[in-house]
Amino acid sequence: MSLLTVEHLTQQFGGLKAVDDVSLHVEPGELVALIGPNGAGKTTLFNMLTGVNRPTSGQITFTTDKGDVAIGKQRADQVAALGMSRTFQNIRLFSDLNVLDNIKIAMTHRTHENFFETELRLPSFYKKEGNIDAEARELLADFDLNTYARSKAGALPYGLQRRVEIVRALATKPRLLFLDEPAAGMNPEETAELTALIRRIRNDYGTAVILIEHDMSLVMNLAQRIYVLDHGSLIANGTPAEIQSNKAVVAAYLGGDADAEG
Ligand SMILES: Nc1ncnc2c1ncn2[C@@H]1O[C@H](COP(=O)(O)OP(=O)(O)OP(=O)(O)O)[C@@H](O)[C@H]1O
Repeated sequence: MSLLTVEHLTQQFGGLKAVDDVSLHVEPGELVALIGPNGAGKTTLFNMLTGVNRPTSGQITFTTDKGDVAIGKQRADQVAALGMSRTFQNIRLFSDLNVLDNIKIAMTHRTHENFFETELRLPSFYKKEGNIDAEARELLADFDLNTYARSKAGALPYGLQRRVEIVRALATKPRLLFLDEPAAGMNPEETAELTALIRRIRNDYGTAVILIEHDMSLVMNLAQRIYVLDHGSLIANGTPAEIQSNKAVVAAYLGGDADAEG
């Protein structure tokens, strides 16, 4: 049973089919990359899968503990509560808060704080607060971020901010993590650290990851399977070795005739 099943998904903006009849699947614990030239429809596809945009047509099915759920009519926060978590192309940390509080906010969301407990400061509030604090510190330590717990998120170097953002996405205990261009703007050293981080998320936490990325060495190093989008349509799906030797993919990237069969 796939973790995520996407069938015939289409997003139309006026006369433009930004995503055109896309079908794909992600297995539990799998590391999948979504690649394609600029404007291919990658972010638009992510936006539909994570509840940011409503699809024009097609089905998205996500397998949760409580069975299969059709994605498409929920708000983004409801999709997150089902077990999907996401980072964006532009870092969206609370830049004025410290790193620890950024992680704790994500965890608080997960535990569905009870209004009365919180407002009346009932004993159960302090117990939960203590648990969240300990759990957040543990997560930071696990990813070598504990020395930055009290640092203002917005003041950290770019690579570290990305790291915090990814760890924060993990704080909601997702079954599937969406990363939108995690290596954008990183130097080679930061990219190497990022590669190790993503691999650890998959290996140690068993979280499935689907990532959009333009850095081909990162993609070829990390992904078990790759989907290639071009002009809204999927033109290939395969292992890194298969994708590298696929003529349609090469043609799409070089801007030539993409009809060649791979
Ligand atoms: N809200 C929108 N309204 C109209 N057109 C849109 C909208 N969002 C995206 N598009 C168009 O849809 C197409 C796909 O864009 P999208 O951002 O999904 O591509 P992408 O593959 O993520 O590109 P990049 O790699 O540059 O981030 C583009 O032609 C874009 O201009």
